[in-house]
Amino acid sequence: MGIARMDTNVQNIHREAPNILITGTPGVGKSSLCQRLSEIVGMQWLEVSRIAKEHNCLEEYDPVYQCPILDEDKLMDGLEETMCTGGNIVDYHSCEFFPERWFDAVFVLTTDNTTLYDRLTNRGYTGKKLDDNVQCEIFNVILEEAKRSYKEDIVFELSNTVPQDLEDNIGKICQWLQHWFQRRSG
Ligand SMILES: Nc1ncnc2c1ncn2[C@@H]1O[C@H](COP(=O)(O)OP(=O)(O)OP(=O)(O)O)[C@@H](O)[C@H]1O
Repeated sequence: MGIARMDTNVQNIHREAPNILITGTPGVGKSSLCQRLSEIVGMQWLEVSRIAKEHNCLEEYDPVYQCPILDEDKLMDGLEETMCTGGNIVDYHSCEFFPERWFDAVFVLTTDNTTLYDRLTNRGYTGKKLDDNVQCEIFNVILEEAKRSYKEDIVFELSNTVPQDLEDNIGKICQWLQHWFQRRSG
């Protein structure tokens, strides 16, 4: 993705700073990127899985997918004010249930399938959980979900397989942020 194609949507100029969503299959590198990015640009990193756990936004455990089910309405209500203010980097492995108006850009991280398999195996994933996540990546499930849920011109795919990709992707997002602030100030 070239920066020339990274159109900057500045519809939500009432915000002091944009909100961006970093999404993708588990293991593609969202947390690694968000942590570095938030340190560099000073925006708030909202790790949705951790916030949901800390604020009791989890319902019963799904035995098939071996993960808790999110109470989406409770989570959305709790985040609404923060999101209206802006300046947030939201990190989650799904994207369709967030209000569309929350985000100025949606970055979907993608990874080479073999690399993802190795990363998830190293994490201890096995069986159905491992297979489902790798298939999710093979079939571009999150990228398609993002394109269905948000205007296509705010959805950007960022390939994230090797360490240099992480640096490059942070650079691309920083450029996008710079454009947003430039266009907001007119
Ligand atoms: N660009 C990269 N090059 C090499 N390794 C990477 C890169 N990005 C992340 N990793 C490694 O991949 C693994 C998974 O990364 P990370 O935990 O950030 O993924 P995640 O998408 O946040 O996963 P989850 O959704 O489960 O929280 C980590 O071991 C991390 O160090």
